[in-house]
Amino acid sequence: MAQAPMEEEECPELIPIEDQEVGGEEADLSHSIKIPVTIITGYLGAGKTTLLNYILTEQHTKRIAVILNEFGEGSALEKSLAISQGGELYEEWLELRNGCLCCSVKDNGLKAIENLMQKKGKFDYILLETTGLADPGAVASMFWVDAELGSDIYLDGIVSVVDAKYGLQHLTAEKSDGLINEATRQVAVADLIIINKTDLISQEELNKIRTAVRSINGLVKILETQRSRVDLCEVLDLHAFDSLSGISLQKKLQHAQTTHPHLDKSIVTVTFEILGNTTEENLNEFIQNLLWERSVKDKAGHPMEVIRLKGLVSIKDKSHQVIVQGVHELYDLEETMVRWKEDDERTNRLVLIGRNLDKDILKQVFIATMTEKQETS
Ligand SMILES: Nc1nc2c(ncn2[C@@H]2O[C@H](COP(=O)(O)OP(=O)(O)OP(=O)(O)O)[C@@H](O)[C@H]2O)c(=O)[nH]1
Ligand SMILES: [Zn+2]
Repeated sequence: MAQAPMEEEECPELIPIEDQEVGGEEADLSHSIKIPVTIITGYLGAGKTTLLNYILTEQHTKRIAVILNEFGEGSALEKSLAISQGGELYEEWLELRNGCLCCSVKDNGLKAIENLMQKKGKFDYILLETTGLADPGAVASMFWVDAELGSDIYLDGIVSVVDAKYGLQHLTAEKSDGLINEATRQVAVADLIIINKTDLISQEELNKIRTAVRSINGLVKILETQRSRVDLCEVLDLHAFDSLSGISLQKKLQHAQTTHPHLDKSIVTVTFEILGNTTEENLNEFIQNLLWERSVKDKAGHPMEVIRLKGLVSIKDKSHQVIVQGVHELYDLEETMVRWKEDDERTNRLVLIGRNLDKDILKQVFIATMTEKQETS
């Protein structure tokens, strides 16, 4: 159901899904048989592999497949795929056409995973580590779109590991092209942040890195760890991208705060609420202007750049709340199980994470699009 703009340059296989319908039983039904994939991202050396190894050796009842990102020695064209079940661990190798996870998981890795599932029986969960310099949004989009194309896999969430000691340095690094640096993107797009290696820093330093992370992503849950030791249930089954997250998202959005620029590159979270109903058509227009056309600009005339978008909106004639999800240029609308109680409480609550975001302008534009075609119809 995720929608992609027509002209996608880097991943040409991304196909816009036409005729998308909001919600429906079909989606819920297919969930029971699909396998969740969690993307583990984080800057070089932050503790991603440590996290995966920890998860693999932890006691659990799930049969977890892990795709590690170990380019170290040997060929970059092979990837280790470890599967663990009840402490037993075996390894497979994925052949990658060009060593690039973004391009090859799509047409190769994903198939390899599915072949493997046929061979060894299904596993219950997939964890995928991206390279430290990856833009997890690109990898996420791929799984997201693919899930709609009949895959057995769905995107559960994006977990970013932040290096407690060097995280600030990574977040403030300037890119020569003026683009948002990878570490910041990884934090912006995350559904869960793990600040790892807390043993290496003081309480004061921990406060600083926490504040920096929070200033970028005002919505994300933050855990603090040593050796990436986390409670498994905090990492797995986040349902960050599906309608099941509707209920928890409602609470989250209420607490989400508009943040203020903290680091130089000033990626912030903006949250706003507009009362009333919108239509699917108007909502699509608002989002597409923002994500695809980039025609929504801040006061200085810079186009707003949205990395992550989440929201719960009220669509006219729909009895239930509709969840909006966006990663980069992809977005998706899905009806949740949460019913609007009374018409007078109908509201649209949106959270955007990105650059050059201006809350007042966003509100104005939303209201303008919202009322545009409703009045004449
Ligand atoms: N002191 C300390 N070291 C840690 C901690 N967690 C991981 N390390 C060490 O940090 C190094 C990097 O950890 P990895 O798990 O390989 O990090 P990664 O994110 O997978 O690294 P890349 O795949 O190279 O990007 C290893 O030597 C780990 O043993 C921690 O909490 N404290
Ligand atoms: Zn690693």
